[in-house]
Amino acid sequence: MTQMLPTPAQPLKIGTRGSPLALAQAHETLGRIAAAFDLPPEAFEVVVISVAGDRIQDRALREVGGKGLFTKEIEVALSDGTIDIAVHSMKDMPVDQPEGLVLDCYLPREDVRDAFVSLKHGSLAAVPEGAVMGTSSLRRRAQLLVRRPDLHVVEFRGNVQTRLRKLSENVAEATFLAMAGLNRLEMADVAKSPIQPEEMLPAVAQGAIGIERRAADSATAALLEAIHDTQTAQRLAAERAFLARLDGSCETPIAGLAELDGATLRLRGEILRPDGSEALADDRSAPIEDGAALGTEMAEALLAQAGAGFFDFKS
Ligand SMILES: NCc1[nH]cc(CCC(=O)O)c1CC(=O)O
Repeated sequence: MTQMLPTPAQPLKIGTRGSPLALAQAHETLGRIAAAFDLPPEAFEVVVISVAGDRIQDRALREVGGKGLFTKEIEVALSDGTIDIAVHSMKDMPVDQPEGLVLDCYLPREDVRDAFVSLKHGSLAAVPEGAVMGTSSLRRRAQLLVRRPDLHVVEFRGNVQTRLRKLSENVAEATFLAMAGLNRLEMADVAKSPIQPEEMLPAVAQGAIGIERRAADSATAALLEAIHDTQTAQRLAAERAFLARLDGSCETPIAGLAELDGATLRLRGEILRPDGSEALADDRSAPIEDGAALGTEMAEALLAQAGAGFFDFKS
């Protein structure tokens, strides 16, 4: 069987958001496919697609609603053939894809940890009582308030560059960013300290890039198979099953991390009340192939412990 490879005349169209991080991720994907098949850069076209989540900058996203805010327009372009693949931060992806699209290709995962980022303080412990912290992540907000109920949290929307600018403008004393984003942007000079998962469990799928395609596009499926990372897929299977059983939207503070050790998968999960008044955590292991079942089982155990109303906002 001869493989259908993209050419400069018929390039592979790679759809992405326009933020610097999204573009870096699209170019990483491009580079990996090009290297795997020895293709020139002209065999690819990066297509920037504007999404609602990037256009809305003045309100908290949970007020606008839903996780698809960063994906809908891109998935429409993929379905209608405007693009051939879509490159996504898996952290932002809903657990289900629209009819006709599949998301089963993952690049090797980056650093999964969050980073404490501040121009003034070296760590969370050094932040003075009553200080203002910036984050728009419900998970990070709740995890922070569990540890430091004295701190105030302000909304910190925008891409990585915008959030760093807000720090320099003194809008907040410190913020949290994913190590993966800072590494992929090669922002080595940002004042940060990585936070271990024991301190702050990362978001489900943090640091993972997924590539979506049309289910019927077998030529593209063959391209993606060459750059797929199986271990990342095994870890995400457990984490995303955990998320799926819990909720699957970004309106609930949920953390989850799977790690592999030989043939064993260890899953840690955490759910929190949005005001940071309570956190429930679990830690279980199973054979790798049972990762998804482990995720579901852990979610059910935590939900049973939490009881009704656990995720409700009080204020
Ligand atoms: N929700 C925004 C988002 N989606 C993915 C990343 C970082 C990269 C990653 O986790 O893969 C970020 C920014 C951040 O959390 O700092």
